[in-house]
Amino acid sequence: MAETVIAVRGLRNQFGSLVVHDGLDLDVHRGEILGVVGGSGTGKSVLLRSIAGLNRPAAGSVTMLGLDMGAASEAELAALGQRIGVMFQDGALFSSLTVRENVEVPLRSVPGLDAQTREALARLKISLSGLPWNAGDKYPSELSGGMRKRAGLARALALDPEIVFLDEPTAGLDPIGAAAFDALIRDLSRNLGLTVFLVTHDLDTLYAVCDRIAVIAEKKVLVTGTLDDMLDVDHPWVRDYFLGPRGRAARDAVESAPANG
Ligand SMILES: Nc1ncnc2c1ncn2[C@@H]1O[C@H](COP(=O)(O)OP(=O)(O)OP(=O)(O)O)[C@@H](O)[C@H]1O
Repeated sequence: MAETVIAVRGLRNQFGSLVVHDGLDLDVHRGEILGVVGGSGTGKSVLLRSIAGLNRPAAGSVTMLGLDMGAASEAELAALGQRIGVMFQDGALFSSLTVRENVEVPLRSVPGLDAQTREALARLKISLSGLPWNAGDKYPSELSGGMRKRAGLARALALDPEIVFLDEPTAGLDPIGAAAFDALIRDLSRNLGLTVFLVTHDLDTLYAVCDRIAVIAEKKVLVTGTLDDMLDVDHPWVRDYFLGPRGRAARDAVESAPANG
């Protein structure tokens, strides 16, 4: 059975009187690409943030890579932080730093890395993310949206994480750019054994890369399973999403595409 690298139990997230999650349970397995979907405002980003340790839950537990995050010391959380990477929706790059300097930011937390090694590692991650060799010397404002996302991914990969969290990685990309980004995520996951927690609205991404889907609705993970499983779920949002015109188009596109190994 697959190893569970993230176990969320009874999670509650709340902002004032707004309860976003209540009694939410979720398991993420090592090496899988889990797609997290749900209507706007159902709390996908809040879930990502609370698992990645950026948002303290009101109740419940998150155990990541064996560490109960609610009971962990600052030092344990810092060590855990070195084993994960987060890519935010807009890349969240520092505008006053070049791409290379942005990617070096997480590397600065590693003791004993000299400047030359840091630079070499940053350039490696930049090329791994499919950016041209000279992109490292550019500022975020000089890049296209797709390149900025790749730079955000390079930074998320800086510390060779075991788990990466991606918040709507293809939002705002044209279909060709989005498909290229999907392929990059799939290749990186397969080649590096990465576990990927991927929040998305993009049905094409679900079909192209995800091993399993988790649907957020009614403040919980309503259902998890494969895309085929989703087609049998009797819930209005799940039906509309997966069996509506866009869902059908995404499925047809996969079924008519030549198989790739
Ligand atoms: N820091 C915060 N303070 C107050 N409310 C917040 C905060 N962060 C999120 N919320 C609220 O929590 C709810 C869930 O937000 P979240 O961004 O997680 O939704 P989402 O499912 O990712 O939405 P979308 O698909 O539109 O990106 C929203 O109502 C949002 O306004």
